[in-house]
Amino acid sequence: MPGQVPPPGHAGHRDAAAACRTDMPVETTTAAAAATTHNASAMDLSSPSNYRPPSPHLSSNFANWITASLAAGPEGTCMTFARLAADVVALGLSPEQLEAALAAAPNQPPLDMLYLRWPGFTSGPSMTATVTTSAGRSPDSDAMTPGVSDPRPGTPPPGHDVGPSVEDFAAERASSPGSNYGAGVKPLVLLACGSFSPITNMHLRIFEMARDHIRLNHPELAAIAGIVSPVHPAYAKPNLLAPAHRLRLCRLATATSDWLVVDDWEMSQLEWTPTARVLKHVYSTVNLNIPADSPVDIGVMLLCGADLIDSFNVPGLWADEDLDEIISQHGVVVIERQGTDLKAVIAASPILSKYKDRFIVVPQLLNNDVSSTKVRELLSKQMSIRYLVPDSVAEYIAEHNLFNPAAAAGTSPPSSQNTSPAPSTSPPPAGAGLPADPGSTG
Ligand SMILES: Nc1ncnc2c1ncn2[C@@H]1O[C@H](COP(=O)(O)OP(=O)(O)OP(=O)(O)O)[C@@H](O)[C@H]1O
Ligand SMILES: NC(=O)c1ccc[n+]([C@@H]2O[C@H](COP(=O)(O)O)[C@@H](O)[C@H]2O)c1
Repeated sequence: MPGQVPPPGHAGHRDAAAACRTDMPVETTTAAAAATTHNASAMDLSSPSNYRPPSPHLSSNFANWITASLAAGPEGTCMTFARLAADVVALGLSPEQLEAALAAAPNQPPLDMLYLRWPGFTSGPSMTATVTTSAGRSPDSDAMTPGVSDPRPGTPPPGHDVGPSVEDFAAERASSPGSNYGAGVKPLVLLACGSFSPITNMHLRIFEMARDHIRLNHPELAAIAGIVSPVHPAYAKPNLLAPAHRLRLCRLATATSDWLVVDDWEMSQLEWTPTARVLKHVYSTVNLNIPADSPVDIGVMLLCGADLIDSFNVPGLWADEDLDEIISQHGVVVIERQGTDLKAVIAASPILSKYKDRFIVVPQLLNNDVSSTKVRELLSKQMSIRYLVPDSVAEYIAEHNLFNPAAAAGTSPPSSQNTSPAPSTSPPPAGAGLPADPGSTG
């Protein structure tokens, strides 16, 4: 819902959205005019994508805009590249123009941001805009429109890659001969939205638990794919790792799965996106490439832990119309979680009880309350997190010295932690699970 204020995260949250909205210079030349100057016609911007129109800040003053955004720090930088990718696509900027603009920026943009793939700017299945490097490490650089090269030589972040496209992934799974659904069975994608700071084995487990539960109890449904959607940095939960790291960790964690995929659309938007909107986006994305003769659409259900359902009852945190849409149109698969009496939570809410049949409740057969918080706690005490997260995740965290208070205090690289304070302008939540944080300044 455009303009909706990002909800704060849990205790101690702040409105980093304010930090992302830098006061960038406004242009007199409109983006539309600039688009006619450049080769914008090469792109089909009318296709059903989640493409955002180019910012009004861009054209001849492009360099100033980048300069202002970079000066805003890591969050501003993130926004810079989200907008940058959009503008590159929309205006058909030449690599030379982009290089000139970047060269004029006082700070060198962090390389990891250049490697992020921004599917939000995809303007069709074959129109994936990818900001990549001249080293060509991006597997889908062939699909890049237009060609954008990294102006600076350098070593890409270790092991960086981009994930499979969500639309292709879902379509492939929906049409593969091994799909375990037939007539009368609705294929389903499970979408987990969350911080994933960092992703843990339990985040992966909730997908497996949900799929088993559906297979054993809901023959009318077939979970064909699971999507991990890490939240935008403007969500501003404390200890929210920089987006490039969270994304990379999610990709590493899901790399060994044949049915899980990471969607960076939510993270790559210009601002925080309400979950109902993310569901809508994923629904249209996964149904984009399904075979024309497919008898049914692919459903998308929200997958979450019981604590998230608890937060549905926090006044002001979720818009009623969003809850209505999430529950009645999509449905929710909830994993029971220690500390939340799910039945009581549903009974206490008129809207939740109205649609109680739209919840699939998955019991935890063995209690496992591993959470990102607990992983961060162990890391802060320099204790092992092995077997709580995939080995690849533990290795990446160690390699980049993440969640290390000593590093955060001064020695970490500029983009490795979300540390910049921002004033809180969002309404403080009240109620169970989400302690109020009135007047927080971060
Ligand atoms: N142990 C768990 N049992 C059930 N659901 C879980 C568990 N851990 C995470 N989830 C669910 O995974 C989703 C994404 O998790 P998210 O990263 O937002 O939460 P988290 O791990 O609880 O993080 P934090 O500890 O930082 O609050 C949420 O719906 C959350 O409820
Ligand atoms: N109004 C909304 O759509 C709304 C409110 C609160 C949280 N959320 C989402 O729920 C998830 C919650 O994550 P955490 O459990 O880490 O706080 C995030 O993806 C966040 O965007 C959405």
